[in-house]
Amino acid sequence: MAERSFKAEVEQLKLGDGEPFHGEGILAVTKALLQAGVAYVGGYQGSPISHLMDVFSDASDLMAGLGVHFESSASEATAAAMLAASVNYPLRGAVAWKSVVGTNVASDALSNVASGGVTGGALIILGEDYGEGSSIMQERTHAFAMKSQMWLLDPRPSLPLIVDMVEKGFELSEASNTPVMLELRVRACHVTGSFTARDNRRPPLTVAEAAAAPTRDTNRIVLPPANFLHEVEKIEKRWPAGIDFVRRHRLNEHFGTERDEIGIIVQGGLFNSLNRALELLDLSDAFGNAALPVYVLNVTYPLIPDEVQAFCAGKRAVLVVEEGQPEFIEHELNTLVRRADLQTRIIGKDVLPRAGEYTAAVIKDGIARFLRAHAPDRAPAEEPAQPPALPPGAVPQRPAGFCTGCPERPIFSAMKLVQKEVGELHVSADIGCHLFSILPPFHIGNTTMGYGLGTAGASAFKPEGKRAVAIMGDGGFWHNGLTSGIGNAVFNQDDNLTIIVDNGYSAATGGQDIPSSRARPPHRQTNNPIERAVRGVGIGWAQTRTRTYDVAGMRDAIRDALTSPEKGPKVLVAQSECQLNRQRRIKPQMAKALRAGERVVRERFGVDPDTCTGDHSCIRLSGCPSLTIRSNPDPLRQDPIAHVENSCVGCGVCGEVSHAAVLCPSFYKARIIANPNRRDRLRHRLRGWVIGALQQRSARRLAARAF
Ligand SMILES: O=C(O)C(=O)Cc1c[nH]c2ccccc12
Repeated sequence: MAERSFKAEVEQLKLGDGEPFHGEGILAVTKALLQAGVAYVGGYQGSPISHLMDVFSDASDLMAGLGVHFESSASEATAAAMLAASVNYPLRGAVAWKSVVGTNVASDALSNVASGGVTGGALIILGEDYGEGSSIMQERTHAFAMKSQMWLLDPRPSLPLIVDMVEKGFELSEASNTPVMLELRVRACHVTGSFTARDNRRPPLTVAEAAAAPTRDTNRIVLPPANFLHEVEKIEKRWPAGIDFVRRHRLNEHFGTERDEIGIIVQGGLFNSLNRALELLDLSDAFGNAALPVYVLNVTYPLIPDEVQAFCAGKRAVLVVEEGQPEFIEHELNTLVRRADLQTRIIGKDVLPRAGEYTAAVIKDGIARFLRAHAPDRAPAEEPAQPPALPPGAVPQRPAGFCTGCPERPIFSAMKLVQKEVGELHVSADIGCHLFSILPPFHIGNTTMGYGLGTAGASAFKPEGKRAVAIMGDGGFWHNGLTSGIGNAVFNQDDNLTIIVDNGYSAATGGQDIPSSRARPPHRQTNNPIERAVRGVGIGWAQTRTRTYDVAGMRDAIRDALTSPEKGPKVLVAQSECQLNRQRRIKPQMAKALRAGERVVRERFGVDPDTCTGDHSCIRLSGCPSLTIRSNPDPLRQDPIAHVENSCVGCGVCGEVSHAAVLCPSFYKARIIANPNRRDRLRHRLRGWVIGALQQRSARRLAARAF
């Protein structure tokens, strides 16, 4: 079950010639693929491309009807390898993933497909996860485009242009026998707009038809001597063909005035932010009518020497707005103006930050600096630095952490308890929500080396008299961890413990199904138990615990694994459903039951204010966002007490932790019953009566002792 359903939106993908399409960037991309006669689609989810995968998935019946093959790939490497279908056959194919991490994973297949080249258009749609909202290392996909010679499109975030670039991307790929990457920043994925639809096109040749009549050309396979010839072909044929296509079809755009002594060159994807910055400087309007020439690189690799020369000629200085580092485009522009013997100064990172996201505010400052140095008469007046809206100290510090009711939290609470007994553990962390264990309140996890690589990251660690622990998510396990982690540990006779966090989904990427998911989606084979898979590659000590919320049980299982005399790698599968997905799943069911007048029971936890001493060890051992503090009702005590606020989903970990750690008796569980039946009402009345009587007695005793 994915984070968002696009079942309603995908209806628009059926629109025909001339009809207006309104919606988000990711839907526009999908519509463009269908209009372009794509024959196969694949990919692996990850922000900001997760929702594109969800759109594909929700549109899979429509795709099947058009003869388009779709699959959710096991990893980005799998998705990239699918492009093999475009090597020998005139089949258009598109795959999607999150860059730069996904591109790293895919790079083996990408190098191969880029070397041999393609016959059918091969489009790789990349979610560029760069900037303040990102959770990954800040690297640029541009480097991959350069090293493997694949073209890189970075379209201006406007729906008609994005749709056109998808179609042109296929044509460019076919004209130059080169895979084409289409980079979408998060804003482009979700920008809304309209465009005029065209009819969907059935692929002229389907993957099934192509596979029924196989052909092969050994010159397209990376094997000597063909691989050396690919290098020649890349330089002599594909490069000039690519440049020629981009130039003839005017994929790059010009905005603003025609002639000037200064100008701006910008990555297409940053155009909207640039234009907003210009607007704030009174140098443009909302429609991009800039007061100076702007050259928009919808194709950021390769650059087109003639176009660059024509734009720079007669200009004293040109500002290049290029996000990230190294500044590949700036380097290349300098080379191009030098080769053309132009005296134009290329100004980039000297006035813009070397790294970090280029928001409109950042670009605005950069333009102001550029103008002050190179066109002072047009520069804005110096503004005094604005103090921050709030002093930093006024903003409460709150590290990212597990969701309310997350089933992963008790695993780490249990690990903390085990550490009290066996000492500090070396913990190799993995990509996924469980990575939050590194932050307060858990402080568990020493390194993270990549998706599904938790166990591999621990393989060199053989602590004396102890065992190292690796964490692996179920998503990472199926992505590659089964072989790179578990298989490797068996083969190398490791003695470590891997805790596999099996929450039923690829939770961190938005709740997509994976091979061990418990859901039964119509087009996938799920319910493949992780324990069976690890036993299949030779694990002897494997256990599955089916309720992570049982903190004492988790603690005992982890302790057993760490102290068992048995040699060899150990695997503990810690199972409980991702709470976000669980809530998404059960909330509509509960709402439906409530509407039908049925009895619905909800569990909530609370803290008895009279018992709580205010030591907050519950908060320190769990960190649940629903646990907060409130002032102590006891006039003789100063410390604020713990309090469970309304987001509580009743997972019970706070209470479990308190008991397992022998902390605190102040937690209570409440059952909130909607549409109670007669027994519920009777019980309620009886309880009210007993409690009322006891309270009255206690009130009387207090009154008797009152001053
Ligand atoms: O969705 C995210 O934020 C991720 O980082 C997940 C992800 C998807 N593919 C990957 C490949 C390597 C590392 C992380 C991911």
